[in-house]
Amino acid sequence: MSDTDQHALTIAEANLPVIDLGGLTSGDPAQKAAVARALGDAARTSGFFYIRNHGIDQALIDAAFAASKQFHNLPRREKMKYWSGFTTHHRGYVPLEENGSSFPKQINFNEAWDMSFEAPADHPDYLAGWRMTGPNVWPDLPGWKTTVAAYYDAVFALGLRMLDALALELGVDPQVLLKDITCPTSQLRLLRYVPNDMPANKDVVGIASHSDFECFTILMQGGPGLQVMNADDDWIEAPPLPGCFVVNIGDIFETWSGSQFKSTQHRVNNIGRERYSMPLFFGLDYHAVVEPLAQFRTPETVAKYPPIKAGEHLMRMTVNAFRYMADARAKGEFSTDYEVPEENPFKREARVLVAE
Ligand SMILES: O=C(O)CCC(=O)C(=O)O
Ligand SMILES: [Fe+2]
Repeated sequence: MSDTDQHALTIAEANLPVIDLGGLTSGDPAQKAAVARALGDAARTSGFFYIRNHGIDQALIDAAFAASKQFHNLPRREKMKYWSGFTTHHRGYVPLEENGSSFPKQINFNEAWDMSFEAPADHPDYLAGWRMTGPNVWPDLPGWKTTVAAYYDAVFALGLRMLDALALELGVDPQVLLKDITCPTSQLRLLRYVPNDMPANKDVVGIASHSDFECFTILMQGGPGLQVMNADDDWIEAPPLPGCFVVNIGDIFETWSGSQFKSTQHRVNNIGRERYSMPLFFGLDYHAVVEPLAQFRTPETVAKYPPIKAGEHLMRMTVNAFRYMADARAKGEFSTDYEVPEENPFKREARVLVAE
């Protein structure tokens, strides 16, 4: 990497937790509690972790990657038939040039296929528009929908198991968290990082430094490039480990836990090569109100985390992340009765730049 601002500790220098989830499905409460404790420790310290023995077949993961490649290998004119800008709930193909309102001054070198929890066409939030809720669109490729929907369902179910374990760790009734997951804005992105000859620096990246806006993210990576910030606010490389997902805590869990869990900053360097990855952002219903859970309410946490609607937080962070959305809003095609800040209030800066 040429630019010092993109440097990070290597995985050998940093101690990244790899958590075996086998105990969650063992039926043994003691084993489940041990996994929950390990997840909680990781969420409090490194803020991100790998999971293994998660119950998702490697064959399904491979098939989902193959489906992503199959779509992204289509000619651009085919892909543009499914342009996300044709929808008001952000579904389908997101080309490179949609990335950020500063494009091309700042480039996130990725394109994506975006889908989410399947909501019916008569869902009030779909009819209202610009709420990330509604029916998925699918490319006209035989078997594609079956594969990608199966992957979505499997990772979503894994998310439910992890939510249950994290509730146990926090001493919270899981129902308190689950009641807001009926038709969530839990998006799956099939990302392709686009090959290019540009230098790697903070304006020319795979994806710029950010935290995720939901409860947590379950990410499958097809190649190196990801860096995450640990609890000491140092950058660490997080390369793919065979058979493992990477999980990072998002803004909602940081809020719920009253700052005990850290919503982890992360970024993908521009390595110039093609790279595939598949994050599933495990979120809540659009209208769910997010604030510190009752047992974690103190004057400090209440002041730090005023109540927000999960979907509004997602929208206010997304509106300027995609050009078609920013354009639609500028043209008055939808109005926001929530504030759209320049920066995510959950953003953290690195403590030090790691010297070359
Ligand atoms: O591609 C990756 O490894 C990470 C992607 C990511 O952070 C995101 O889409 O929010
Ligand atoms: Fe992310």
